[in-house]
Amino acid sequence: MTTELITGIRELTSQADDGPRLRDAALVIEDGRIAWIGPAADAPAADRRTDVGGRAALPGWVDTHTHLVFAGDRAAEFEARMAGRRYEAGGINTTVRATRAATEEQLIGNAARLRREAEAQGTTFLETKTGYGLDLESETRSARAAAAVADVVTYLGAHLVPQGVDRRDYLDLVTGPMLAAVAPYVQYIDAFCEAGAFDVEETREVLLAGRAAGLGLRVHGNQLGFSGGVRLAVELGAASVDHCNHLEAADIDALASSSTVATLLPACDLSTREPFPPARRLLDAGANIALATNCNPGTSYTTSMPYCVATAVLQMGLTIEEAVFAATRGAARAVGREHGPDAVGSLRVGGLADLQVLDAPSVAHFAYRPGVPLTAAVWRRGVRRGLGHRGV
Ligand SMILES: N=CN[C@@H](CCC(=O)O)C(=O)O
Ligand SMILES: [Zn+2]
Repeated sequence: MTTELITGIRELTSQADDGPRLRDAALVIEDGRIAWIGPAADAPAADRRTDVGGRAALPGWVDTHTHLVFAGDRAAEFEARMAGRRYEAGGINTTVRATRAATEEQLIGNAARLRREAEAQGTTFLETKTGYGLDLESETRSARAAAAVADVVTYLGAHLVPQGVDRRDYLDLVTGPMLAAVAPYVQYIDAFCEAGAFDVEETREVLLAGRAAGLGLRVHGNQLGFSGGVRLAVELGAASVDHCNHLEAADIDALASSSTVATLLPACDLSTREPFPPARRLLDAGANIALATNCNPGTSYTTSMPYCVATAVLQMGLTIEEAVFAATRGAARAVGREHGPDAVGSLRVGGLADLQVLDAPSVAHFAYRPGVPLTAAVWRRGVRRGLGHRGV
């Protein structure tokens, strides 16, 4: 197999156990994996050589919370929100109508466009959800579209009870025929546990049905108030509870003593003008946190992990190192991919060659130069992705 040496790395953030950062480093890629990693001065020969000229390198971003399978736009709702109207779950119905009217090819095309946009900013692993179909046919079509674009898929039939449908009938559909129809395409089940969506007992019913079908659990919890979603997620051993804007001390204690990851969504917090989650208190209490874009047309229409990392540092009190970790290896924990041969979010010998190079000497520049497009090059499974225009 052809080998490629990537050298001239002024700062390599590997997120590996034996030291997260290396100076004046190099790595060798072979057959989609890291074959060697260490000081550039000790680098072995390789078939190809790429000198990144003193730039920084780090694992590709792991974005574990997106809603890319949708159609339409809600800029008008966003504009009204920026003029003072509070976000409400009901806005989801606008996207449901547009998504039901779209073909599977259109849904795949839009999601693939957003995945390419994310990749151009350093994302090499991405989760996405159903949740804008909300009837048997549309959710099944959404699950197929999600599986065609994402690395891991989450079933979010319990996003909202669609207009004109009886709650009990809809819960029976979500936990019965709809779950059976999407099961071949998804790995997790999720529910929006919030006022205007589903209460704690309805969420519990949905998650237990998903667990019985062999799916992992995720929860949209405590986004708009003290919804009980965080405590339920910890009680059921969910992989992740996401949003976490409104936490009581007992929620933080529950997360700190569990393996459930608190996935924070800074771009969504800014777009909905919700208070930021108490990220510093979560970290200081020992909770695992992740950062994700929550890319969706209603509350967070961005694919930019750099924007989320910069916001987590500048407005949520995380250090650069904490924020970059939460967007790489920390996020991998939220999808069970921190360890093992297919681990993501870290660079280690034998691991996947998913990495990004910055047009900057250090990862500090993500927050030091916020809003500036710094991604210079991306490799995914050892294959260079088309970003050569940034001069590397
Ligand atoms: N909160 C619920 N669901 C999505 C977006 C919903 C919407 O489209 O408004 C979210 O994570 O923000
Ligand atoms: Zn979401």
